Amino acid sequence: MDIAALAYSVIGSTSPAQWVRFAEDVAGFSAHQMPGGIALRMDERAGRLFVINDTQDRYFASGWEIRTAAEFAAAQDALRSHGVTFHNGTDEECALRHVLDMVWFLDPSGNRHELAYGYRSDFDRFISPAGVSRFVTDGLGYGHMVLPAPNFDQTRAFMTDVLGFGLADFMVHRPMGADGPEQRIDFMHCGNGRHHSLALFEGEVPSGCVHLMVEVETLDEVGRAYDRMRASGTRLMATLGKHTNDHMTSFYMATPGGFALEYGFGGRTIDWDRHTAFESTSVSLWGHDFSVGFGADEQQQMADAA
Ligand SMILES: Cc1ccc(O)c(O)c1CC[C@@H]1C(=O)CC[C@]2(C)C(=O)CC[C@@H]12
Ligand SMILES: [Fe+2]
Repeated sequence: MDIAALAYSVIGSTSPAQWVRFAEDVAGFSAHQMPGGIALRMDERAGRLFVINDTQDRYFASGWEIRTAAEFAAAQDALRSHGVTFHNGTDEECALRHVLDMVWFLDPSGNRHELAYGYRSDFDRFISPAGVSRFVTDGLGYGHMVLPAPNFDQTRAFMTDVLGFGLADFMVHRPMGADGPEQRIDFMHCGNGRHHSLALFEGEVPSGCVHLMVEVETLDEVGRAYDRMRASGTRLMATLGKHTNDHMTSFYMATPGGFALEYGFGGRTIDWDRHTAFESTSVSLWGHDFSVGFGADEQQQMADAA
């Protein structure tokens, strides 16, 4: 299956106004009321995050970009041949996402994935209400997300064998120390140079997502977002640091969705024909103290769930 990029995510919210405030005042996304929900823009596309009314605050779906009608048809054939039950997006769902067509299904851990073909945009220039110069989206998708995968082995097989993702590298995380339980994390790429568009985390996550990541152009833009986080009273979830695997320099903050937003710059892009998968035994070259946000309670919960 030819998945080009992470096109969008859909977020369920009990209070969409909180997302508008977070988007405009902190993250720097522009917010647009649409029939059926709110579109948050990061670039010329009509939306990269779509917030819908829901009975709980949670991550709802990941929208994967299919480039052509022929590849969209082939993708559905692949789902059928693997015996995956899938559904057609309704006209309302397609309208909110500004896509021409969409099908959706669940992975073996219950995460909802959408395959979207074609996008509709008026190419209005993106103007960040917080003055962000640019989000790095061109040709790479909008960023990445980390999804819960309690059924880890089945879910990683589904992502690679059915959806065609490749493994960039992986970690065996031990939240309680060297003798504690293990949680595997797989970092997976699709058809672009972004190091990972999706990571699978071996454990349950009540909100349906560990974090989303968006990328800006410069360290200054990361620092300015950090200042806006502080000014708005938004909670820091992990300190500034630089990851070993994707070289992203980033910090993590809480969102109204019950998951974190990683805000970074400087991620490397990879030529997959020249990449060798590896196991990483450290999270970061420096920084990224997750204990400030993913504190002892959360770590214990995650360990219990694993
Ligand atoms: C390790 C890593 C590499 C690249 C990334 O973009 C990235 O987000 C991570 C961290 C993944 C992961 C997390 O998001 C939640 C808290 C976790 C489980 C940790 O406590 C260590 C790894 C962290
Ligand atoms: Fe990340």
